This record gives sequence, structure tokens and C-alpha cells, in this order.
Amino acid sequence: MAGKVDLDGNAIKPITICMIGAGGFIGSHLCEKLMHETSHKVLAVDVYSDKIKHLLEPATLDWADRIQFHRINIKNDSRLEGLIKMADLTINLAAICTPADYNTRPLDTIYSNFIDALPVVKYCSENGKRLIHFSTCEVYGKTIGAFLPKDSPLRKDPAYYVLKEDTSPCIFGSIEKQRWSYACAKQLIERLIYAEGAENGLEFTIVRPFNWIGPRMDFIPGIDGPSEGVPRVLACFSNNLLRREPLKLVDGGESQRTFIYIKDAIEAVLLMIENPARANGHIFNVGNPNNEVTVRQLAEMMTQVYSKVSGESSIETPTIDVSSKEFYGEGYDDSDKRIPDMTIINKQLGWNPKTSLWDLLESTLTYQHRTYAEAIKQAMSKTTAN
Ligand SMILES: NC(=O)c1ccc[n+]([C@@H]2O[C@H](COP(=O)([O-])OP(=O)(O)OC[C@H]3O[C@@H](n4cnc5c(N)ncnc54)[C@H](O)[C@@H]3O)[C@@H](O)[C@H]2O)c1
Ligand SMILES: O=c1ccn([C@@H]2O[C@H](COP(=O)(O)OP(=O)(O)O[C@H]3OC[C@@H](O)[C@H](O)[C@H]3O)[C@@H](O)[C@H]2O)c(=O)[nH]1
Repeated sequence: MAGKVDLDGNAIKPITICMIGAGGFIGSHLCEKLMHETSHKVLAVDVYSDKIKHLLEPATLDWADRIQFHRINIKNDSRLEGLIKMADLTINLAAICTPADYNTRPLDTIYSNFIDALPVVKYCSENGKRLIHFSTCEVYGKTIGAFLPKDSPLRKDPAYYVLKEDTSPCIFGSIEKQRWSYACAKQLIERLIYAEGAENGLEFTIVRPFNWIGPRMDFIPGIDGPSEGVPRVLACFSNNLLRREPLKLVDGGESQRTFIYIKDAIEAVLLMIENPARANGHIFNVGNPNNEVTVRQLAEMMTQVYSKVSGESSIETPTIDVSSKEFYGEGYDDSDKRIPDMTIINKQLGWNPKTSLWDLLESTLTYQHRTYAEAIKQAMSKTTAN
């Protein structure tokens, strides 16, 4: 790693990073990248470590002295401030961030995304430490175009749907649509961080991920993680494919998303870590505007790709429609369309995503098949035997 330079040609000095939520999907990929490709140290904070256990043991690995796991719940642990003080940079990924929770556990969602993040911001600000905080593309809510008549030609005008960090409004539904509890809490913590920057000089970067997907995302119900519960769409559809059951399309699967491969997105985060002068004070969209599909198209593509990687033909009825009330319960609502504007990240960090949706699904579903197919077969044959 010797001789690595930043985007301005300056030598990159190894730093210590306090990574909160390091045991999650994004955290596990970021830890991997930092261990494999840099000399930085990581103080990894989480309540779980399963997704990074390959980086923590055995102690003989090349990077054994560069990663330490701290099993800490940041809600109530006095060790947090000490760890932030020991580090040069704090990255906060900890959150409840699965839509099935937003309307069914709104209090936990708001506490997790706002109240629990407050001390992290405060400790960074008081101790003069840099903070990279993970927000979400959900802070944009719905597009302006969603409110135009269905046949309006303006719906085709990017000015009505492309989401820009510095100009797009944040449009949420009514309070009884508790889906927006998450987006609203994330928006308020963004505003607080921004205000700490403006009034107290906090050095911060805010990341708005647009549907990052890949291996280790969420859990497969009944196999790992909680036995009950609804993960995000990649894991829901993977679970259906593995069990040879129809993929469920919520409210017709008409919502649109842009999906980005986790490994492309992690490149962007590493650039932020290693180029503070270019990243501080900015909010960055991180997504792939070229990978847009409706959820129905995603289901069709995943069905095709899974057939290819598993060698199994698809089932006769690959998808079924379900209402959002049936699937998520009362108070669900949805983002209609999410296309990130890439101007700011392009200008500041020269970053662009690379991987097509087909390619990222192929590598991700190969991983899902390899990791889960056997365990699912065994679990299903046990159920049939009982
Ligand atoms: N994956 C995406 O596409 C996406 C999109 C938008 C925003 N984000 C944001 O990025 C961040 C990481 O997302 P992810 O996809 O890796 O989710 P994840 O659920 O896999 O990871 C979050 C991690 O935080 C940990 N955590 C939660 N509360 C904690 C607490 N009180 N103390 C200690 N650890 C705690 C969890 O155990 C988990 O390991 C979140 O803030 C999320 O809102 C992710
Ligand atoms: O089985 C399913 C699961 C999900 N869906 C639909 O698929 C779409 C995507 O759902 P996801 O669960 O991946 O989550 P969303 O894209 O709505 O939100 C996510 O966005 C960014 C992050 O902040 C969070 O990770 C999460 O809130 C939604 O329209 C949802 O209704 C299905 O049609 N069927």
C-alpha cells in the first residue's frame, strides 16, 4: 500500500476509523476493502459480527492488528465516546433500515435513525473528529413528477424526477403514512449534522445510498438472521427463487428503482475516506442512474438470471401480485422513482459506477445459490417430513 496518493497527488497517511454498524451489509464490504486494499485501521462497532467474522479470525491474517471488533450497542454504552476519540474518522452506518419496520416499528425506527445517531454527531463535533454519516436516498421521498397527471408530458422531463442533492425537495406522505418515519428521521439528522458543520465547524460528509445491493445483504428468512421478518427486495426475491415460490409484486411492482453493485459503491466511499478536502461539507448521492427498472422488471430479470446460475428452470407462475397492506401492513407508502443526479460526486471525486444490473445480479445470485441452496433444501425437506 506504500506510495498510494490521493486525487490531488498527496501521499495517503494510514488513519484509524471508528466504523459503527461495521457488522452489517455495507460495513462488511467496507471493512473488507479497507483490510484488503489499504493500511488503515478499523475499530469495528456493532452488536453482530457474523458478516465480518472472516476478517476477524484467525488472528494470523495479514491485517490482524488493523481490525478490532467491539460488541457495543450504541444506544447505551459509555465506551462509544472513547472509541470516537481514539479514531481520526468516524463512519456511522448503524440504523434500522428495512421498510417492513418503518410502519410497524415506527418508534424504534425514529430512535435508531435520529436519537441514537445524536451522541455520535455530538462526540465528533466536541472532539474535532471527522464524520461520514450514512443517510439515504429516501430523504427525497416522492418525485415532483409523481404529482403530475398520469398523461402529462412533463413526467418525461428529467427536471421532474432526477434527484439532486442541492435542489430537489424532500416530499413525504402524511403522518399516518408511517413509512416516512425513517426518511424523516434521516432528514433531521442530516440537518443537524449540516448545522453542526455551519455553527461549530464539524467536518462531515453525508452519503445518500441509492439501493446498493450484493452478497451478504440482509438475511434469508428461516436460514439466517431472524426467522420472522421481511428483508429488502433483493433478499425477498432471492428467498422466493431459492424456495421455488412466486416472487411477490407489491401493488403491481410499478415502482422504479436504480440498483448499484455494492463493490462499485464501496469505491466511492473509499474515495471519500481518502480525500477529505474534496469530501468534507458535501452530501453525495451514490447510485447507478443507468440501472433503472420497475420492481416487476427486476423480478423478471432475477428469475432469468437465477435460472442461468442454478441450472433450474423457472416455475410456471414466476410472480404474483400482493397489496402493500397485505405485505407490509397499514401505513405503507412508496417512493415512485429514484434516479440519482451524479454531478456533485463526479466533480468532487471523479467517481462513476461501472457494473450493469445483469452483471451485478449474476454475481450476487451466484453467491446466494452457493451460500443458501443446500440449507434451504434441508430446511424444506425437514418441514415436509414433519
Ligand atoms: N443498503 C442500502 O442500499 C442503503 C440504502 C440507503 C441507506 N442505507 C443506509 O446505510 C446504512 C447501512 O445500511 P446496510 O444496508 O448496511 O444495513 P444493515 O442493517 O445491514 O447494517 C446496519 C448495521 O448497524 C447495526 N446496528 C444497528 N443499530 C445498532 C446499535 N444500536 N448499536 C450497534 N450497532 C447497530 C446493525 O446490527 C447492522 O449490522 C444505514 O444507515 C442505512 O440507512 C443503506
Ligand atoms: O418482496 C418484495 C419486496 C419489496 N418489494 C418492492 O420493491 C421495492 C424496493 O423495496 P426495498 O425493500 O428494497 O426497499 P426500498 O427501495 O423501498 O427502500 C430502501 O431504500 C433505501 C434504504 O434507505 C433502505 O435500505 C430502504 O428504505 C419497493 O417498491 C417494495 O414495495 C416487492 O414488490 N416485493
